[in-house]
Amino acid sequence: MDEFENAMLHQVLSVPELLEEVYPDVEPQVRYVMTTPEIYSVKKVVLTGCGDGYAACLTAKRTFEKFLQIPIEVVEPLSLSRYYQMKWVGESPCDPLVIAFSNSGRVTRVVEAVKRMRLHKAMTIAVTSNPDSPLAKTAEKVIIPSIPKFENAPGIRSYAVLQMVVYLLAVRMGEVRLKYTMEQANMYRRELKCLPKEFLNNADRICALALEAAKQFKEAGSAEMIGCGADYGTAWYAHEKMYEAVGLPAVYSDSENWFHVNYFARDIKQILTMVFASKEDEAHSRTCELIERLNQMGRDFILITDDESLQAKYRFLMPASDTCLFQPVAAYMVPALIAGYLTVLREETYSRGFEGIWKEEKGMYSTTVSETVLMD
Ligand SMILES: O=P(O)(O)OC[C@H]1O[C@](O)(CO)[C@@H](O)[C@@H]1O
Repeated sequence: MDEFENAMLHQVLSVPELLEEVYPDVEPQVRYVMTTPEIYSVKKVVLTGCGDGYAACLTAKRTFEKFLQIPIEVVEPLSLSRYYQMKWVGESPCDPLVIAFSNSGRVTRVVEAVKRMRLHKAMTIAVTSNPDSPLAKTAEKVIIPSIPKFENAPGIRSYAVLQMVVYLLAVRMGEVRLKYTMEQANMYRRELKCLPKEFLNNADRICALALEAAKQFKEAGSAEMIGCGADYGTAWYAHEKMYEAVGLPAVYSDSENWFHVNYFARDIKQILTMVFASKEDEAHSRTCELIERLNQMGRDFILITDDESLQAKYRFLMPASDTCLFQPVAAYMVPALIAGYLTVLREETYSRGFEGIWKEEKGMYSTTVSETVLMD
C-alpha cells in the first residue's frame, strides 16, 4: 500500500495521539471561558464558521440541543453579518452566545460576523489556533488550541481539534446547567477522545477498504454526501474535502431530500455516493429507506454506520458509543481517507496547488481578502 501513502492518510492516523496531546490544554480553556452565571444566562447559542469550522458546528448542533434544551442555531457567517435579524440580539447579557470557529482566525467573513454581533452586545467566543489573528482580537473571549505542525493537507487535524472543542463546550454548558451529573459529563469527555482511537483500532483494514472504494470511484465525475442530524455535518465536511483535495464537484443532502432530488441522477456509475447513518439519529428510519432503495437500484455506495443490520458494498462500521451523539468525531475519517486516496489515484494536487488559475496573487479576492461591511 506504500505507493498510496499520502498526507491526508497520515493526518487521519495521527488524530488519536493529537487529541490526547491537545485535550489537557483545551479542556481547562473550555471549562473557564465562561463563568457559571454567564452560562446560566445564555438563552440561545449561535454557532458559526466557514469550511471545516462550519461543518464542526453542524455536527455538534444536536448535542447542544439535547444537552441544553434551548434554541441552537448554526448560521453561516455571511448570513450572520449581512442578513441576521438583530432585533433581539443583546437584549439581555450573554444573549445570544455566539461561538465562532476558524482555525486560522483570518477568514474575513467570520471576523465580520463576530464584529457585528459583539457591537450588538452578544457574548462572543472565538475558537482559533492563532492568538494574534483578527478573529482572536475581535471576540470578547477566546479559546486557543495549539495544534502541533504536521504534513500539510486539507484540514483533518485542525478539524479534529475544532470538533473536540465545540463538543466540549456543549458538555461543559450542560454540566454547569445541571442537565446531567459530573460523572456523566466526564464520560462524555472520555468518549470524545476514545471514539476516533477505537475506530482506528483496525486501521489496516479500514485503510484497505477506503483504498478499494477509492479505486472503484476513481473516475467519478461528482460526489453526493448524505446524512441527517449530526451526520449532516459530516456529509458537509465530506463534500468539502472532495472539492479541496480532489477538485471533484460534490453536493450534500439529507435522506429526505435525496428522494426528491438526487434520486433522478442519470449517470449513476459516475457518482461517488456516501451515506452516513447513525442508528440513534431521529431520522434513521428514512436513511434506512434510502439505503434499501440504493441497494434495489443496484447502486454501489459507501456506508458509514454503527448499525450492523445495514448493508452496502463498502461498509465502515463505527464503534458503538454510550451516548450515540458523537459518531461524527470518527465518521469524518472515512471521507478524509477516501479523498486522500483519490488524490493519489487521480494524480491530483490538494487545492490545485494554488497554481495556475487558482493562484491568489496579492490583493485578489479570497477567503481572507474581502471587503468588510458592517451592517446595523
Ligand atoms: O477559518 P479557517 O478554519 O481558518 O478555514 C479556512 C479554510 O480552511 C478550511 O476550513 C479547510 O481547509 C477551508 O474550508 C476554509 O476555506
